[in-house]
Amino acid sequence: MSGANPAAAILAVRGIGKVYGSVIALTDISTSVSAGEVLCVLGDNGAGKSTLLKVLAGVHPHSTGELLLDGEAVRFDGPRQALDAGIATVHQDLAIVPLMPVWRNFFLGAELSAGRGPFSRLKVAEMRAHTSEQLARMGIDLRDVDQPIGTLSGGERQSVAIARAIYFGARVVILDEPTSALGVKQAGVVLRYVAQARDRGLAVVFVTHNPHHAYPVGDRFLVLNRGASLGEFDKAGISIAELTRLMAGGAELDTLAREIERG
Ligand SMILES: Nc1ncnc2c1ncn2[C@@H]1O[C@H](COP(=O)(O)OP(=O)(O)OP(=O)(O)O)[C@@H](O)[C@H]1O
Repeated sequence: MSGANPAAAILAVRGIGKVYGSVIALTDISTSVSAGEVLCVLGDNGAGKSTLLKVLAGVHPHSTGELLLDGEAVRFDGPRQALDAGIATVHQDLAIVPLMPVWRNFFLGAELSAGRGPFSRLKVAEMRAHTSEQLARMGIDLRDVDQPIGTLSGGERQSVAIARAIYFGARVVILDEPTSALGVKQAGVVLRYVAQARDRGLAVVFVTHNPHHAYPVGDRFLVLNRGASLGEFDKAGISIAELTRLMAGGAELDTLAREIERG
C-alpha cells in the first residue's frame, strides 16, 4: 500500500495516540516523511489532522506510541524545541503585520542588527537583499520587497511564509491547510511553492481536506477518519477518484444519494 521508508525518514510516528481528557483524538497512527518528499495528511472535519500536526510540531505531547526524529525517539517540550530541531509549521492564519513591508515580515522576530543596546541598528539593506534573494530562489517574483505584505495575495503570503521557514533552517515544513481559504488560481500558486520546497530537499507535511489540492503535489497520502488511519497510499497506488471517495466516506455518500434521490 505504501512505499514509505521509515529508515530514511527525518520525522516519523509509530503507533501514535492522543487523548484529550476523555476524547480520543488519535489512535495508532504510523507514518513518516523523508527529505524531498511530500506527505499529505487528509481527512474530513474532526478526523484528527490538527492533532497529528500538533504532535509533530511539539505543541501537544503524544499520549501513546513514539515520535522519531532522525530515527531517535523524542519528546518535545514545546514548539520552540521542535523549531530548533528544524520542524517549522506554516499556519493558515499567518502571523504577519499587514502594513509592514515584505522584508520586515520575513525577518519578524529574527531581525539582523549591528551593535548593542541603544547603539544597535537594524541592517535594513541586508534584510532587504536577503529577502529578495530567498524569494527569487523559490521562484517568487515580487515587484518590490518594500511593499506592505498585506498587499500580497493570500497565495503569495503563504509562499513567502514557506520561503521564510526554509531560510531559517527548516528541514521539515508542516503546512496547515495552506490552500483551504484560497481560490483555484491562488491555491495553484501555493502548490507550486510546495513543489519547490520538496525539490530543494525539504520534507513536507501537507495537511488538507482537499484531495484535489493534495493529489498533484503529494507523494504519499495518509487518510484519517475519526482519529484512525484509513490507510496510507503511494501516488501510484491510488487514483484521485479513489482518494476523494475514501475521504468522503464513499459508502455513506452513496447511501445519502439514494435517500435523497427523487422518487
Ligand atoms: N484541545 C482539545 N480538547 C478536547 N478535544 C479536542 C481538542 N482538540 C481536538 N479535539 C477533538 O479531537 C478530535 C480531532 O480533532 P482535530 O482538530 O485534530 O481534527 P481535524 O481533522 O483537524 O478537524 P478540522 O478539519 O475540523 O480542523 C475531535 O473530536 C476534536 O473535537
